[in-house]
Amino acid sequence: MQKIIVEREQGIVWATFNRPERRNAIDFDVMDELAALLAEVRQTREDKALVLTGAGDVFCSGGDLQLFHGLYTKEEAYPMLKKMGDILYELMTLPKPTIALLNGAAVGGGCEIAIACDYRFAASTAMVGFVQGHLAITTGWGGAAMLFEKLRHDQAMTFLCSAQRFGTKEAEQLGFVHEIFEGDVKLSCQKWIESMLSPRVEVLSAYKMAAVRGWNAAYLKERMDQEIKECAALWESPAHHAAVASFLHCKKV
Ligand SMILES: CC[C@H](C(=O)O)C(=O)SCCNC(=O)CCNC(=O)[C@H](O)C(C)(C)COP(=O)(O)OP(=O)(O)OC[C@H]1O[C@@H](n2cnc3c(N)ncnc32)[C@H](O)[C@@H]1OP(=O)(O)O
Repeated sequence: MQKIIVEREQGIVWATFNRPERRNAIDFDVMDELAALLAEVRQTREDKALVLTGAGDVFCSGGDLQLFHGLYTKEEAYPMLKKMGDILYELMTLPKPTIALLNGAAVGGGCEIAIACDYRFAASTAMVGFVQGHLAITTGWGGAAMLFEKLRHDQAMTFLCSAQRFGTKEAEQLGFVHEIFEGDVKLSCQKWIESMLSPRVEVLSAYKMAAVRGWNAAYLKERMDQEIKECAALWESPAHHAAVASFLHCKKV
């Protein structure tokens, strides 16, 4: 069963995280499907832009805590964190425009997926939270390095160090959300794409590569890798495991 639904319409690739029962949490299958999709879009000339969104009323709740809760040491956690961190680097540097269409909450690693995209459009009911700090870890997929590349320093620090959940208006004021849509967010996104991404794919790709060259010159990949190692070290702390257990326990009672 596909955990990411992929549809193509007039050169736009619509990819929907499809695990609503787990609030679109990311497991290894989703990682593999996302990696394969990025490779396909990169090499398919007809694919002009990529939109990521979620099934149900959540964009993505980050890593699958019910699955990754079983990873205890930094040696056990690091391969998972690195796998997704490498995938998000591929998303960040995809030579085509990318949009995170936040149909609902983007939490933890869900925010890291969103910041890897060029644009973030949100339903008015959505919410954004780099909540990793409340789990006694830092972003584990390179999200902080990407956030510091795209937001003003104080805005990025507010998201990361507060670990708070922000409504779309606040997230817009903090520079994370670019458009807020009411009603049918897919239709609003389609209209935006028609008006704002009209040039040929070769032109759009050339402009995106201008940004990618800047990120490479700033050693973005190396910074993401260091961030992932630091998260893995924090991962094995008792405080982290207690925080995750608390989340999972409160869901069972
Ligand atoms: C791996 C590291 C990674 C990183 O930072 O690099 C991370 O992302 S760490 C994970 C950070 N994510 C979270 O802490 C988010 C936890 N989830 C929530 O805050 C809420 O579920 C929310 C706001 C996304 C949606 O709230 P809502 O009330 O609509 O749903 P429920 O909380 O009742 O959850 C329903 C159902 O889904 C399961 N669920 C939700 N999130 C996750 C998750 N991240 N992993 C696994 N399962 C998740 C939840 O347990 C419920 O399951 P059920 O069996 O129905 O009790």
